[in-house]
Formats: sequence, C-alpha cells, structure tokens
Amino acid sequence: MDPRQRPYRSVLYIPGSKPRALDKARGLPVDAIIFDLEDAVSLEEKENARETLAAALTEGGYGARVKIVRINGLDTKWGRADAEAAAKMGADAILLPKVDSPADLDALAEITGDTPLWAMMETPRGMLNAAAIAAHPKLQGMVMGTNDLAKELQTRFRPDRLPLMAGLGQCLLAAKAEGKIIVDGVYNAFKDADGLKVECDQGRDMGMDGKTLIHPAQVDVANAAFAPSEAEVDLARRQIAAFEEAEAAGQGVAVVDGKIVENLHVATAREILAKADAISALAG
Ligand SMILES: CC(C)(COP(=O)(O)OP(=O)(O)OC[C@H]1O[C@@H](n2cnc3c(N)ncnc32)[C@H](O)[C@@H]1OP(=O)(O)O)[C@@H](O)C(=O)NCCC(=O)NCCSC(=O)C[C@H](O)C(=O)O
Ligand SMILES: [Mg+2]
Repeated sequence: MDPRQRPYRSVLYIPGSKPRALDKARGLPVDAIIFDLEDAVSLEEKENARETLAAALTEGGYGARVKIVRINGLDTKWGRADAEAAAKMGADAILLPKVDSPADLDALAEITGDTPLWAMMETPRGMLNAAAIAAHPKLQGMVMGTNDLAKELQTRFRPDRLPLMAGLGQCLLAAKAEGKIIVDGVYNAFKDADGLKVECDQGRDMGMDGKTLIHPAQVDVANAAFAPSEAEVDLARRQIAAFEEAEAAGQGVAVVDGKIVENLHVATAREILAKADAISALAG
C-alpha cells in the first residue's frame, strides 16, 4: 500500500531491550510500531537491545503494522552500528532522532541506502529547518518529539500545549507541503485516558495523521480519535451524492445540512472514505 494511504492513528514506541513488550506488540491493534534503541533503552542495555530487536524482527509476527526502527543519533557511540544493523532488520523505515537539517538525513542515507527515513522533529534548529527536512527525497514521515522540544525550549507543561504550538505548526506546514506523514508527540501520563483524548483530539484537529504512544493502554483512545467518526463518514457520503446530483443538473455547488459543497469538499469527503476503508481493511 502507498505509505501515504495507510493509517498511522496509533504509533507505539517499544523499548528494543524488552522482550515481553516486543512480544506483546504482535497482538496490539496499532497501525505502526517504533522499535526504540534510543531514549527508552538504558546506556547499559544499548548493545544488547540491538541484538534483542534484530532477533524479534527476524522472528516477525508484526503483520501489517508499519515497522520503524529508531536508532541513536549518529553523533553517539552507538549510532553508526545501530544504522548498519537497522538497515538489515527488514524494517519499513529508520527513524533518526534530533534531526537538525537535511544533512543529518544525508549522513544516515549513506549508511542505510534505499530504506525510507523518518525524522524526529524535536530541536529548535529542526523546527527552523522543517521545510528543508520535509523536502528530503528519502524522508517518508516526521515524528514530533515534544518531550525533547519542551526541554530545549524550557517550556512548562500546559494541557493546551500553547508553548509548543509554533513548532507543531511549523512541522505540520512542512510535512503537508511535501505530502509527508506527520505524527504527534507522546502523552506522558499513560494512565490518564481523558488527558490523552484531549491531546489526541487537538492533534487530529490540527491535521496530524496520528499520535505516538508509550503504553498499550493508550492505543484505543488514539485509534478512535484519528479514525473518521460515523458522523464524518455519513456526511462524506451525503456530500458526494449531493454534489454528483448537482453536477448532473449542471451546477457546480450543492448544499448539505445548510452548507455549501464544492469540488474541494468532495475531495476531502473522498479522503475520509478512503481512510475509513483502509482502517476497515486493517481490521479485517
Ligand atoms: C511506561 C512503561 C515503563 C510502563 O511499563 P510497565 O510498568 O511494564 O507497564 P505495565 O505493567 O502496565 O505493562 C503491561 C503490559 O504491557 C506491556 N507494555 C508496556 N509498555 C509497552 C509498550 N510500550 N509496548 C508494548 N508493550 C508494552 C508490558 O510488557 C506488560 O506486558 P505483559 O507483562 O506481557 O502483560 C512502559 O510502558 C514503557 O517502557 N514504555 C515505553 C517508553 C518509551 O518508549 N519511551 C521512549 C519513547 S518516548 C520519546 O522518547 C518521545 C520523544 O523522543 C520525545 O522527545 O518526546
Ligand atoms: Mg526525544
């Protein structure tokens, strides 16, 4: 399936060092997995995690879930070996942390060849260079690293994420301009389903494709928030039908529920139906 057409509602981080979690993910209804060698893995476990992860991916069992390996930065002592190993793990993509500029992706691509790349967007310089990073020919998707970004910006946590909005907006514009996937940052309080829902809804409203997650308990909330609702699907069907009827009558505009429907609304309606179909196909 074209990577842009498939759902990315729930993107779960799994520490590459934890066999139980690596196994559990084989049965979780997530759209994508980030197999992590970076921040979820302690310094003592870095080398072992690479081997544990390679064994889990060789064993397989992750089905249609998109498999993304997050390596350590190339400026760390593990980065190069991670990149070389990740390129042989059969992953769908490799995720580079703390991307500051397209040159960081060039350096990774020299090691990983044709494997598609994803970028962690989590530094002030990365925000400023978001357009150039999104335009990189090997880049498939962006992941917002809101913990690192908050740290670098010295923000305080706010439920409305106002201090992060400039960065989130900048990366969204960049990703959309280049037709790349973009998924939102994690919600750290993994037992707070209500707070997670608020943040997922905010990300969905902004146009994010999905949310990165840190615990299985967060999956259902994200899947629901980033899927088209029944009401949205129903409206999309009615808009398409009304527009086709208007067109047949020689008109360029239809009216549904008191609101105009033009070509561009029909395009959005078709995208909503395509996403709903893709989600049904995954579930089936
Ligand atoms: C947060 C955790 C440390 C909690 O772990 P734990 O106490 O083991 O949780 P539970 O006992 O509730 O776990 C229940 C079962 O679920 C499995 N589990 C837990 N987490 C995951 C997971 N992420 N994926 C798959 N399975 C998971 C446990 O193994 C239990 O299974 P079982 O025993 O068979 O019943 C832990 O959830 C965790 O480590 N989460 C990941 C943390 C992480 O990935 N952090 C790094 C990513 S966040 C980040 O870096 C973002 C970015 O860079 C930024 O800057 O913002
Ligand atoms: Mg980070």
